[in-house]
Amino acid sequence: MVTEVRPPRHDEMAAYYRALPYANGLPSWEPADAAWHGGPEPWPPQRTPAGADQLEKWAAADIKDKAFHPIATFVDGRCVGASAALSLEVTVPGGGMERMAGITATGVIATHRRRGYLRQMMQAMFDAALERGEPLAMLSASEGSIYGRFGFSPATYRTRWELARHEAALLPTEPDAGSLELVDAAQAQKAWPRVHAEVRAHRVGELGPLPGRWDGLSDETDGTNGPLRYLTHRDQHGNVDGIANFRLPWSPTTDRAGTLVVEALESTNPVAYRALWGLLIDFDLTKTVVAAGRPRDEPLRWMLTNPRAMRITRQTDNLWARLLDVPRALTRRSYPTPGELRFTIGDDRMCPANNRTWHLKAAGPVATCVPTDETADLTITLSALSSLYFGGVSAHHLAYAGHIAAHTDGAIGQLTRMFWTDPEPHNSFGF
Ligand SMILES: CC(=O)SCCNC(=O)CCNC(=O)[C@H](O)C(C)(C)COP(=O)(O)OP(=O)(O)OC[C@H]1O[C@@H](n2cnc3c(N)ncnc32)[C@H](O)[C@@H]1OP(=O)(O)O
Repeated sequence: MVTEVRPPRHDEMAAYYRALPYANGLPSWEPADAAWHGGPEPWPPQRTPAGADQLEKWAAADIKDKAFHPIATFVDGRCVGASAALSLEVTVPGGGMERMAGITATGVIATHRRRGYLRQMMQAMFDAALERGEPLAMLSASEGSIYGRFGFSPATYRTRWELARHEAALLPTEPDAGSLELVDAAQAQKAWPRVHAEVRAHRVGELGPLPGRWDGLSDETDGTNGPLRYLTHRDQHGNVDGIANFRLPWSPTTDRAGTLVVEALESTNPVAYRALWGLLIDFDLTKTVVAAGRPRDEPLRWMLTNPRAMRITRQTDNLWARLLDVPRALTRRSYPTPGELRFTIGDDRMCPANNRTWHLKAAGPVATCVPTDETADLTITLSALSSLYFGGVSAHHLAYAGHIAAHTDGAIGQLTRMFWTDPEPHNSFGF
């Protein structure tokens, strides 16, 4: 038996896609009520095996895409496993955009699982990402038990919440000098990239959009979900500074009737944010608003007369992070509190250059991270450091759970002060 783990050739791309559950029409990894799918429409959208035309179309698009790095497993010439890294950018603490490998589209055919093929593909993707100069990798995990062993750990979270209209009163505030407008898909396609570019510059964890990110927005009805509607906010100078996509799904039964589903909402300032939500949470002929894929620290809660009215109905991890090149990644972010720490990593089997004691020193926007022979303040697992990197998890909790061992007094407190991020890291869409 000959096993090869390598990028597929152009003429092997159709076979590559066939290794993926979604291309096979097999039950995919997204549960029907996945947090970011606000509506009742079943998932996945691909319910029958992709035909030759579809496979050809995917292959043609992906081959042209220089940011797409597929990897495959072949056994005796047959493609049995597939994955890909996308060269993306993510906003890191301090507002810089760092290059990262977004691992996606991973599958091993059902008859060939648990033979180590994913592990080999992952190693190949890590090595290639390091060669491209991408110091971290991120992914969204189909199952929570798979990716920790490769060093990934949750970095961003998302919630789904509901708000009953009769409880949705906003606290009074100054009148809005801007305006709201319902726009069509073509206008929404123009507005989204502008709004998102500003949002992502200030929100840790946000991603640069994939090419064609908003091309699919349409005014057409989408099954039982009803068409997407688009609401924009303009400031007093007429510039679009916020946008929301929402649906009013039609329901054959009364259980979901009158539910307005907010699928996305981004704004560059609190006035636009408040105005968009103000209209959506008090929409005539609705009883409830459901919003999915929202940050854990949604500021709307603090704008309500009754903050308890917003009920979180689901909370899941979103992107998982994995530092590939620890010193480079740590010097590419900045630290809210100046200081220094010496820490030891000893458990990175896939990127062994990370295993040593490092001296991190942060002063203002500049940080250095160099090897040291001095005694470490703490020992930390690679996955715990990867979670901490974006600043959305507690160093105390990681230490409590045994992922960090302090060797000097105050080391965990120093880690907390140096790594925290406010607001929490969040990403509004995946890849
Ligand atoms: C980022 C994304 O794309 S998420 C989408 C992931 N894809 C899916 O969930 C589709 C359905 N599942 C699959 O195709 C496969 O089971 C995969 C891709 C998840 C795993 O592929 P495999 O080749 O079976 O994994 P591999 O044999 O390399 O396993 C590596 C390790 O992960 C473990 N593992 C693999 N899958 C799972 C799982 N579903 N649950 C728990 N552990 C798992 C293995 O036991 C092994 O552990 P070990 O290193 O301690 O021995």
